[in-house]
Amino acid sequence: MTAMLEVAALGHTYQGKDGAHTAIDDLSFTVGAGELVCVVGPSGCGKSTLLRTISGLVRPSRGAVSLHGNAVKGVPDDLAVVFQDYSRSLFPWLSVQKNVEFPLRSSVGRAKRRARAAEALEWVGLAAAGRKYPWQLSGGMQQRVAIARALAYRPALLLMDEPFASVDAQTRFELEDLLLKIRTEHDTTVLVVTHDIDESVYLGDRVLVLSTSPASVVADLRVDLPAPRDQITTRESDVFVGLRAEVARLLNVGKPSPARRPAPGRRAADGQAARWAAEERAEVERGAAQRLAR
Ligand SMILES: Nc1ncnc2c1ncn2[C@@H]1O[C@H](COP(=O)(O)OP(=O)(O)OP(=O)(O)O)[C@@H](O)[C@H]1O
Repeated sequence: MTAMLEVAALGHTYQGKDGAHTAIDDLSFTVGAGELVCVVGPSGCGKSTLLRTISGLVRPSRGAVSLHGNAVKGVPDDLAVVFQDYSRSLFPWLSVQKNVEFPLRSSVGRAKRRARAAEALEWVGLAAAGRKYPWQLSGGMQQRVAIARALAYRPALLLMDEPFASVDAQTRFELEDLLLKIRTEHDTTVLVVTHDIDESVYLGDRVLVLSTSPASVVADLRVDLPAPRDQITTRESDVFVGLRAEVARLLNVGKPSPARRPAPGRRAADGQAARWAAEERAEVERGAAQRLAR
């Protein structure tokens, strides 16, 4: 699979009044074209910093990000972001249709812009809501508008930062299924940051588990769940339950004990596997040194 996104040995250190703070360190992974990859990690570990560097908003201190082979040096033209807080990302004084058209205003002519926005609203089930204003819609509908706006842009990569965290559980399930449907129908490449372990397994082709700050990749788990996924049967399946437990364990302890290592078929990130091996060797050597000293 061609790498759409490549994050290589990425590191970022914020310089503040109280000194330097390294938010991410030696973080590497790739996302293939058409893949949906979820990122989970402990609170404050550096997930937003990662998204900011990928979207070109923050220039990383170390390492590199490239989007279909081109180094990201500013905000790439073919990237769209959906944030958690739809109420702040939509303009209340613009109609739903105009909100969706907004990012296209300088790059796409008027007629085409209208057509693309109408089409994107149809994809998210809001074909009839174009003339309404965001404040006339429910939270879930507003987030659908935010997704339509991102899709109308036809991004090569869609970044989503906790996209469904502000809606109720029922709506969350509906939006998760909407995202799966969109990515299947339009072959979209998606990177989703989420705090919800179940959601990461339900949505992802892969789940990247990050360590505590500074964030690096602890494990890169492949999700071998059949499509189409279903909110009841998929979540009941043994594979789902096993993966959910694996992600939870990885998040709780930061690194898995040997017994908790990813099962065959799932792999830890390359750098992390090397680090575990080095740690194990050091432990063995320490034990041997202690025995000799006795
Ligand atoms: N502009 C900044 N200046 C200095 N430190 C920052 C800045 N932005 C983030 N940090 C620090 O970097 C670390 C990672 O922050 P970040 O927001 O990337 O984490 P996160 O995983 O997205 O957090 P959460 O899970 O709470 O959303 C935190 O310790 C945070 O305080």
